Amino acid sequence: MTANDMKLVVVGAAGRMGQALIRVIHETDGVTLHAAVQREGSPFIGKDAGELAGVGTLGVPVTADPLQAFLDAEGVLDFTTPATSVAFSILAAQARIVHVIGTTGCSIEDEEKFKAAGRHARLVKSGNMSLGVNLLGVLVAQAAKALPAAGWDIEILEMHHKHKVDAPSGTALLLGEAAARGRGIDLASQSVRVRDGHTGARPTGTIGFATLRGGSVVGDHSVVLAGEGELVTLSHSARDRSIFARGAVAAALWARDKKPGHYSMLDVLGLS
Ligand SMILES: NC(=O)C1=CN([C@@H]2O[C@H](COP(=O)(O)OP(=O)(O)OC[C@H]3O[C@@H](n4cnc5c(N)ncnc54)[C@H](OP(=O)(O)O)[C@@H]3O)[C@@H](O)[C@H]2O)C=CC1
Ligand SMILES: O=C(O)C1=N[C@H](C(=O)O)C[C@H](O)C1
Repeated sequence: MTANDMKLVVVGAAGRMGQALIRVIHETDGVTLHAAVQREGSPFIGKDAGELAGVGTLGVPVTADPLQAFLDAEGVLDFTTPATSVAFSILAAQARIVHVIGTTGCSIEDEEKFKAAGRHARLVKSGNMSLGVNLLGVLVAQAAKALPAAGWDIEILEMHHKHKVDAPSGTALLLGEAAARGRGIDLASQSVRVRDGHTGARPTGTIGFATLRGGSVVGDHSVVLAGEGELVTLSHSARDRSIFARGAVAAALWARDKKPGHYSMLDVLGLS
């Protein structure tokens, strides 16, 4: 640890992503774990964050006091729940620090609140923080632009572990947005998110979603462009949560000297 290390707070520290973030911060030069936050009443309060994440004692006890945790911090890494991320975005804006949000399943109203927080905080938000998925999004936009809607149907498939609570995944929606951008259409009005019963034939130009849940799958996504007699499939398979954690830490370091604003991983990775 050096004096210039970026001081990061992990909120939701005991979660699947919280633990991955603590491990990645521990092994990354230029960042240090400043505080680790769990909700009031969590059985992990007072436990050492390093012990929790399996990297040995770090001398950072998990706290339920975000105000104290944000004091002197430079960035917050937040993979929690939509309501929690909205609440922390207000605190991060007040503290004028970096807020990296990986939380998915956020509503349009939540997104408006994040936009407002970005007037004071340096907020980076993405449904997927990995380099691979963000590159995939660029390729999907190109493919959707190159293959005309009249002959090529776009379907997005995703599979995640059985504990995931939101659908379609943030990544599936990110890929849908990329496809819609390539086609020059509005995703919200052109997407088919559920099919059941007598659905009728597929409306031309729509973007379909299909969701699978089971076991311990970290996150698999495929974008299928289905033509007459041929299929193009672009896919990504996440094997380890460290890919998201490394992306989140890179986002915090990137945002450290930026102006307040609402940024995406495409900005961080230079793919925008
Ligand atoms: N953008 C990306 O690259 C990725 C995004 N995600 C997203 O991140 C989110 C979290 O995923 P995951 O780690 O698997 O989920 P978990 O349920 O394992 O972790 C969430 C953690 O947040 C904690 N938490 C909830 N509310 C609060 C609060 N008010 N204050 C402090 N801590 C709180 C939970 O505590 P408790 O258990 O006590 O409720 C839990 O420890 C999901 O939305 C997921 O989709 C996941 C991976 C990658
Ligand atoms: O909940 C998860 O686990 C994941 N969530 C993100 C999403 O909704 O796409 C990213 C990743 O696929 C894992």
